[in-house]
Amino acid sequence: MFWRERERDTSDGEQNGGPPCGQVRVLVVGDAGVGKTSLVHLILKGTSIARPSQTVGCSVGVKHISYGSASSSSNSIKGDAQRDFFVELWDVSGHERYKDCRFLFYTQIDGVIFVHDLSQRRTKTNLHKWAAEITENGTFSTPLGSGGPGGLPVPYIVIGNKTDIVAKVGTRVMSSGNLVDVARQWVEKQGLLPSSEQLPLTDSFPGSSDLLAAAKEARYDKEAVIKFFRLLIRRIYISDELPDPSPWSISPLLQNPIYHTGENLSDDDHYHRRLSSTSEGYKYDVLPLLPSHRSLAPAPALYPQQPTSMPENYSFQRLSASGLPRISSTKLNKADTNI
Ligand SMILES: Nc1nc2c(ncn2[C@@H]2O[C@H](COP(=O)(O)OP(=O)(O)OP(=O)(O)O)[C@@H](O)[C@H]2O)c(=O)[nH]1
Repeated sequence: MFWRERERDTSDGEQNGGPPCGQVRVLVVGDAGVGKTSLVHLILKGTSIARPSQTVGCSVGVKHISYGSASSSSNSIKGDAQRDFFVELWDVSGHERYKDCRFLFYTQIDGVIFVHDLSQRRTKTNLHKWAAEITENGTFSTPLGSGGPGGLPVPYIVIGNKTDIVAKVGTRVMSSGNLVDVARQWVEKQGLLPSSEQLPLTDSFPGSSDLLAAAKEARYDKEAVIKFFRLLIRRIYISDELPDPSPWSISPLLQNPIYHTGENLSDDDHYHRRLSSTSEGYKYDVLPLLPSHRSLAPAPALYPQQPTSMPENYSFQRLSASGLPRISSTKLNKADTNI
């Protein structure tokens, strides 16, 4: 289904300026049961998931995002209009049994979403451990000059979940109904973020209710999450000239959103496929970065194979932890983007 959508979109995209352009890899981590899978499902599908099964190893979903102007203009990437990007959401199992092997999934990371359960304080404090573990074992496609929590060298956001449970037990969750603010305040208190840090989620996340209810009502802050994804796309593919006063600050993106009202963001253009740490190969129903990269600066083709047509199912073998297929972080020059 995804591919039919993608094929259609891609042909449109080619008319408008080009095929898929790049990929961004985001880890979603946190303790077991905090709601990572539920969150990813919500981001990808826009709906709740009734009974998520425990993640085995890692589950990868892909969110398709168009970036640029729907109509070719001086505000778009030079020479074309919209570009398609794939944001990979790597939902890593929080269960202890995978502790020794989950480093396999910490490769070529572009960003991290930390998730904790607001009703379980320990899941908050454990974010430190997650950050340290990723920093220690991970590889990063475009590391920042200075590290964040635990030395983590990529942008991240923190999401608190299960407000409904907290509300039930009468715990005061937040004054403004803003989960992200609460998470942020806590993280700042713990020293995870510099006080000047601006998390991308400025609006209420699921507000005073839980993710599932938010999904039912399509009420979660999709825009804020998309802004985070756009930040990652931007820093990897678009601009290498933007000042980075605080590597953790993404406020410029928030203040000057680079997307346009006519942009095409479709919740349906995605897929969600379970991966297992025990399987030998990974089925990966998404096209790796393909011909679009031709329009970028020359980059080594890191995929073992680059099909010229878009297959229903494209699969590749994972070679090793360090040999994961990953497009290189070729950037467009800011001078070419005029954004
Ligand atoms: N009450 C409530 N339950 C939630 C919420 N989000 C998720 N859950 C439930 O929490 C349980 C765990 O959710 P998952 O999404 O599987 O958690 P996870 O972090 O992916 O867990 P692992 O795969 O073990 O790492 C499930 O029963 C969900 O239905 C929420 O906002 N409120």
